Amino acid sequence: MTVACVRTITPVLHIKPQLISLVSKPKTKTQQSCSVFVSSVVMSYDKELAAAKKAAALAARLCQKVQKTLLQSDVQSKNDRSPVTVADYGSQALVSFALQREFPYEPFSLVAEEDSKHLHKDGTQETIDRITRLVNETLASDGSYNVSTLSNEDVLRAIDGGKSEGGSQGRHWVLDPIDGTKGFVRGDQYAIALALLDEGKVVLGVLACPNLPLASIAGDYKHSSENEVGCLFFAQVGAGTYMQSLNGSSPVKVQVSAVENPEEASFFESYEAAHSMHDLSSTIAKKLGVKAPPVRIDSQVKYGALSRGDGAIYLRLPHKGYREKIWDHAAGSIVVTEAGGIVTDAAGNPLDFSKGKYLDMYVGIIVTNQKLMPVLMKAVRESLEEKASSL
Ligand SMILES: Nc1ncnc2c1ncn2[C@@H]1O[C@H](COP(=O)(O)O)[C@@H](OP(=O)(O)O)[C@H]1O
Ligand SMILES: [Mg+2]
Ligand SMILES: [Mg+2]
Ligand SMILES: [Mg+2]
Repeated sequence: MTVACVRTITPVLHIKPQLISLVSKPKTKTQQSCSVFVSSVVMSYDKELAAAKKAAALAARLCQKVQKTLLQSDVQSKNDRSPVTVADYGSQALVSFALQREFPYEPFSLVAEEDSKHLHKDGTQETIDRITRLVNETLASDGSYNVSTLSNEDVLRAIDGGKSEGGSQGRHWVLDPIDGTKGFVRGDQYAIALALLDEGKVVLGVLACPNLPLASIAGDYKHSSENEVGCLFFAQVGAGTYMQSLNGSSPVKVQVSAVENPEEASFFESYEAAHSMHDLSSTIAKKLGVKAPPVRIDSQVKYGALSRGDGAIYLRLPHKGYREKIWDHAAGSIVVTEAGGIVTDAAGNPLDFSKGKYLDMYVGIIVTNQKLMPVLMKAVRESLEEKASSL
């Protein structure tokens, strides 16, 4: 919105005082009816952010419980052979249920990774029962939604509340109920990632990272895992990025690393070599003179850790043919950009979340601070060209 009349704005529209500009001579009829004009307005998503934090923290509680006692029967394989667990389903049901409860009078649209298709197959009754039990136990332990026990049907309906296709119009929640399911199953890092799109743009993001230490993981990731764990990152457009403990400590503002010399930068990449070409990122790191070995972590925890400066670069270079989904990057990208970082594809374009479930983009996702981006982008381009010419 470029010019708007303040009197027409609904109460949820919060206009930052510094953005209000008075125009001395209104030119159009609409403008004449307004006493004050603004050159730019910023929506406040405070209510939505509070609801998203609450929903993600609730889902994290369910996931933590399951991860402690994960049974072989809790893990299933989807059509693309990727794993899904009772916690992925339970987390999605909880977030979907909580958001619908928080905003009962608003249209609800959720683009989420899971659906109940596999749960309608033969032999899944026990799994459904277990998911429903987990959801009910978590809601009861929280107490704030004042619900009587949900049935299996309620839970399946909540999971399928996430079937929206998203797009460039209106508002859509975007959820990865467990990002890094492979890490979750291994007992490692994972995140509950929830974002809100408004007119195709990510306007808020929350990352619950139950296994991420509150202290920096720079340098010695393995040993730092003995520190207190459980972080909640959150960001709202124009309002910065904050981190608090999942146990509810006061939030602290975070900033990406200020490192300018690539030799001093450390970089994150996927733990899974099938998700990102480790050999290519190693070529890029060599070109830059990066000395530290790569820090390999599952999920959008990488975005969270980067937003607080634990590392300065995140390289995601999927193998040919892979299509990135919006729920794998929506929350993480705003957490990093609001902390002062940049997130682009390997051609330097910003990520476009307005095209539905998939990110329509040039291969690769590159994340770093403003200072390092030009040299990093150069190294990425050169390495991609060398790889292409060697084939
Ligand atoms: N072949 C592939 N290439 C790139 N990403 C992949 C992939 N297969 C799965 N993924 C995605 O990688 C995500 C995990 O990210 P990371 O590699 O950073 O740990 C997975 O999220 P889920 O675990 O939610 O399915 C999944 O969406
Ligand atoms: Mg998955
Ligand atoms: Mg994911
Ligand atoms: Mg997932």
